[in-house]
Amino acid sequence: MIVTETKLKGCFIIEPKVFNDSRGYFLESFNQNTFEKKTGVSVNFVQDNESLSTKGVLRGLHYQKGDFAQAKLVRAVKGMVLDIVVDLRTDSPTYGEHVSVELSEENKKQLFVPRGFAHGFIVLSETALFSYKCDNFYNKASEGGIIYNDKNLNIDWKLNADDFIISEKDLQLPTLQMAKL
Ligand SMILES: Cc1cn([C@H]2C[C@H](O)[C@@H](COP(=O)(O)OP(=O)(O)O[C@H]3O[C@H](C)C(=O)[C@H](O)[C@H]3O)O2)c(=O)[nH]c1=O
Repeated sequence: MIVTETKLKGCFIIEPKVFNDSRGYFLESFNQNTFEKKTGVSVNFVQDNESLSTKGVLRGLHYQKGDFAQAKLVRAVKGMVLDIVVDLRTDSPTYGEHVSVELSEENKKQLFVPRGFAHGFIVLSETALFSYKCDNFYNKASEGGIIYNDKNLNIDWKLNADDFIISEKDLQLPTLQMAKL
């Protein structure tokens, strides 16, 4: 497993060891011991999520507030997404900054998103099966979000905006400046 910390402290790109053979491949998609040893982060995931999306679907930028904040370990099992995380930690030197990482079935990269971040992705392949672990349960009342095209975030979503597929809910999200964190 190769672990690389991004410019956002506590946010790691993880490349699992892949065992290829004539049958296909095997990898450990999560191992608590290895994860904690390599990242120095102790985490207890309690909920796994999965979503299937077509090209241009943009989900996010989402977070849960307060006691229901979630750390996530995200990956694209099939297809390719551009994954975006935004640092919402108001005491962080990188507050308001983001990293974007291509996650795909080819590169098998994962991204560990600590609590205190907004998360979203856009699908770059025809379809993408997205799977992720959360260290806190879903709590609808604690949901928050930031509009994908917040000018102050200046996120390059790569595709032509005419091709974006975004839920009505996400189109109503506030800018970071207006969001209640
Ligand atoms: C997140 C979630 C949703 N739901 C229900 C609520 C809705 O009836 C339905 C679809 O939810 P939503 O449109 O919020 O799904 P996404 O847009 O994929 O939301 C996710 O998108 C970005 C990428 C994230 O990082 C978050 O985990 C999550 O907010 O699933 C649940 O029952 N449990 C859950 O944990």
